[in-house]
Amino acid sequence: MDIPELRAQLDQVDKDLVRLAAERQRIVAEIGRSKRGSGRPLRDFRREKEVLDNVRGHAREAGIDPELAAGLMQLLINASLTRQEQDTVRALSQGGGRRALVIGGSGRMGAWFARFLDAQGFQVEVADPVANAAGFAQRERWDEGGLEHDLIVVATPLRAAARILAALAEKRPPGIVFDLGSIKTPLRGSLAALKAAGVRATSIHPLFGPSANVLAGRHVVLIDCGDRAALEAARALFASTTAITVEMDLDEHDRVIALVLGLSHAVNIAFTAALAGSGVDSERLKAVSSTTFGAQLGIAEGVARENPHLYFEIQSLNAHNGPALTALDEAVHTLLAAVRNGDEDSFVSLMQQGRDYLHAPQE
Ligand SMILES: O=C(O)C(=O)C[C@]1(C(=O)O)C=C[C@@H](O)C=C1
Repeated sequence: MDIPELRAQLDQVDKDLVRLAAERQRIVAEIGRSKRGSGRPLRDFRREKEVLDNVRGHAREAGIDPELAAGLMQLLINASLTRQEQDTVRALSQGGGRRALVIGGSGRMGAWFARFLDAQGFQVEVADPVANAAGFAQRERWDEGGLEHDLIVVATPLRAAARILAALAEKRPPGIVFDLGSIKTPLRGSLAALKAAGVRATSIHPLFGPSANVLAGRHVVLIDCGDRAALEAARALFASTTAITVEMDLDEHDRVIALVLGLSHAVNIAFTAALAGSGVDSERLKAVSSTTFGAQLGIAEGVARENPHLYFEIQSLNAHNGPALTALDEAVHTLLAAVRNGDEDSFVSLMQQGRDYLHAPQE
């Protein structure tokens, strides 16, 4: 058979694969409906493992790499979770026509939140000088117009959020108010002012970017600012999703975030800066990419694409970032000294320390 004929056969196989994926999605949507009816959680880790084990078995029988089959199936399961979650958010319609104002709703995270609330049946209004792409009702300035919304979400950069929350404390809106800030210390005074003014305020931090379409396995931190009911109302917004909510206080949040965001961003920014300073073209390096380099480069590219002003806020406005960056600096110096001095023991003990910390046995 010649290549055009073989390609025609492949085209047919691809068509069948897509048709089967669509059939799978249809069944998955039905399972989602049934789970909603019986109040069962959407995600079933045990079943996912069973599905992956099954396809690995089928792959072995068919003589193909089990990990190829498992990888394909993992993509399909992710698609299932997205579909079931989106259907459920719509079906439960928690918003029920209640009104929400998203301040900064044309920004990337603000726009994500506005769409998320809209999907839940909220009547969304955006306050932003920049036009919103989704066609929500809009005002340019948040403080020009009524604030009688059931929910006010402050989704602006941190310094503006601190100002807006403080101004909201003076205006005392009747609804629930929360911010989405990545760092909470700069908001401490404003959040306290809201509490003192009797505003139903809380603070949340969704630990995912605006491109997230499924919340499975994603975390949302909830911070109690003295009003449990406000915190529970914020938590309820995620009840129809598979996101995992975690409660912590404001200080613990910033301590942990200095490592989770601050340190991981810093490592990637430094990694890319070192590559850029090497004088070797990135395309040349990609051509000889190793497993570790490829994975690291993928993360570094994601970081490089992010908003540098937001990333600067995350580095500079969190008091806990100083110790985290100092620890990074010290680790690099220890590594450098070990390599320069030919000190294998100290190099090995640095790696051993990491292995113990991560409970990762040596391969
Ligand atoms: O079997 C289910 O309960 C499903 O919802 C289907 C499915 C899948 O795609 O196979 C999707 C999500 C669950 O976490 C487990 C499995």
